[in-house]
Amino acid sequence: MSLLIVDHVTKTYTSSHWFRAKRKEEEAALSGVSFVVEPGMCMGILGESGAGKSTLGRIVLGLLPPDSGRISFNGVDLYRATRRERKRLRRDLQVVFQDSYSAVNPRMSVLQIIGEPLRNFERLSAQEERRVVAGLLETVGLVTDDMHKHPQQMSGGQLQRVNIARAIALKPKLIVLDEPVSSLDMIVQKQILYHLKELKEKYGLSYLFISHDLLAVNVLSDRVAIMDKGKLELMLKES
Ligand SMILES: Nc1ncnc2c1ncn2[C@@H]1O[C@H](COP(=O)(O)OP(=O)(O)OP(=O)(O)O)[C@@H](O)[C@H]1O
Repeated sequence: MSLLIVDHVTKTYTSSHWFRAKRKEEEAALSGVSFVVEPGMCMGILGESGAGKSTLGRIVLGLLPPDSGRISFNGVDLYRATRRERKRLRRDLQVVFQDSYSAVNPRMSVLQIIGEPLRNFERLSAQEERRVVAGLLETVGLVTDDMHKHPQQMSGGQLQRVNIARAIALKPKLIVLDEPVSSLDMIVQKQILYHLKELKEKYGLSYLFISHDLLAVNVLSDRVAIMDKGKLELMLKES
């Protein structure tokens, strides 16, 4: 069974601004987008600014209802899920955004940031939580002592690793990576991409990797699709 099925999804933003409202037709951010992601696979979505990539990411995360079409995740219709199914979806579906700093609460320590999903979903003692967080830090290439730091004491690359540790804490099935390395310098980009690749192989993770960078997409993705003006076209990937 496919893990994620995106089936003829459309989305048009309706603007409240008077002169935009006067325009005869609003441009569709997504028009009839369909694709599937199999378990353990990385699907790369490549496109220029404004192509509709982030809109697609938000819809797949359950944050923005589409106008039409269907998104099925692990057999559950994302926008018709029951309360119980939604709780499960919040575990299985995680995200890493481009801006590592705005994705975290600056007043929280790294231990609190990575421990947050564990506290929400698992009943661990304080000691167990520290042990799990220490393991996650090691998994993403940081050290145990980093758990006492705050975001402003870390580089963008280190903090993005913290965001990745938080995203994998609950062993999700799919992570939406929305331009996860775009704000980092080339060397750090490369390190994080290879790390994500390792994690994918180690834990059988699936990714939806949204980016405007062909090289980055190529490192991680098993399948690549190009998004242009809200339309998606599958591209054959050379190995
Ligand atoms: N909240 C919104 N209200 C109105 N229009 C929006 C909104 N968000 C996005 N759009 C429009 O929808 C289209 C797709 O935007 P989207 O952010 O999905 O593209 P993108 O490919 O992610 O671009 P970028 O790489 O610059 O983030 C664009 O024309 C954009 O202006």
